[in-house]
Amino acid sequence: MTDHIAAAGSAGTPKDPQDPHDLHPFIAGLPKAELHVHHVGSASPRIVSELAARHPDSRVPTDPEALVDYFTFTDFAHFIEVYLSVVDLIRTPEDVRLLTYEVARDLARQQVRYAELTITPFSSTRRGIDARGFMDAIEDARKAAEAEFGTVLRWCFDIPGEAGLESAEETVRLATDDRLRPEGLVSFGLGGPEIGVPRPQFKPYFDRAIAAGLRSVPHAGETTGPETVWDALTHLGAERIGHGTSSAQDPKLLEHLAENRIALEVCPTSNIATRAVRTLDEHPIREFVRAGVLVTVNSDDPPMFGTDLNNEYAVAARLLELDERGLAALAHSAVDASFLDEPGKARIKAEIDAYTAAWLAP
Ligand SMILES: Nc1ncnc2c1ncn2[C@@H]1O[C@H](CCC(=O)c2cccc(C(=O)O)c2)[C@@H](O)[C@H]1O
Ligand SMILES: [Zn+2]
Repeated sequence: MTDHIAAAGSAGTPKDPQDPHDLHPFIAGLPKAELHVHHVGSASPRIVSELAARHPDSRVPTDPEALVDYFTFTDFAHFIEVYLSVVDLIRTPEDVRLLTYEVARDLARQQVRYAELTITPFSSTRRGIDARGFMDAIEDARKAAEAEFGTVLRWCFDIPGEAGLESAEETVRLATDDRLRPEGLVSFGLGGPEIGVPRPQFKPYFDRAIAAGLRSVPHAGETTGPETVWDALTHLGAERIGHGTSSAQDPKLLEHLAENRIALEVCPTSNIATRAVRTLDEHPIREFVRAGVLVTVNSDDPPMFGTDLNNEYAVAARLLELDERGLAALAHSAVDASFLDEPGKARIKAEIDAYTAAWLAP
């Protein structure tokens, strides 16, 4: 077993069903919102191996068992290299539609009622997928998923920063062109490596996206220091921060995040798998909560990191010593920090409360 799966498993292995403190069954049924999960990074081993078999020129293993080793990363750069080999498997609008629909099914199985899925359209259009076909594929899957599973999907289009300003231009074009912009698009992001990719250069692109009504949610402070988080706030108008892990090193920043209700999209197992943080016990999530920051828990690239959202809630319960009410509060935080409208937020929060009350009733 790999290190990161062992780490996730320590909080995620099924417990004795008689154990009254086993929170897994409660978490499994808890209605949830997922705010930080990547489209391609959510491809299940079954989908990845199916696509790899379709494209034998790829070096991605076709055997789901072999994927566990393939998805073991030496560092963040290695993770991105492997990630891009999976991106290479998605070649047609039908691949995009299938992936999106299956991701929604996996979310629905975990009682995820609402998810903001980070999509990198530039990676697909530069590989030759027609932009119109791409948008139709994600929208078809979104509508089918909502009708069949009741899970509401929304999109965050992100710039793959390391691919340069050309990728920023293309992403903002796809996000703001009235003929292409999909109905489900709510936000604009920035992902990939941070080292050597300063955030301020993306300001003009974020300005255009924000002017077109999109919300700003860049990754920052995942693999570099708190100054990157400041840059994301100052230059990119960030309303939430993807990861923000290194914010813990700067008390003034923590104070700023708390005061301004800028939520952190914390992805604990991801940070171990990419070796951004050494161990779960060293994860700064406790410092964030202690400082009053609005913390949401998310899965990032779940199959690649041997996790899922339910496991991330179990990890958070262990690190933050949460009981059922604490977990319900965590689920509320994700809804509060989401870009759902107020009636939508109220509906999911009422569902969380009803579920928790029924679970705890004598
Ligand atoms: N934990 C994460 N932290 C950050 N990002 C994460 C994480 N997980 C997944 N991503 C995704 O990785 C993509 C990276 C893609 C990228 O760098 C790149 C560079 C050069 C060319 C191309 C190309 O497509 O040709 C792509 C990001 O856009 C983001 O959506
Ligand atoms: Zn991410």
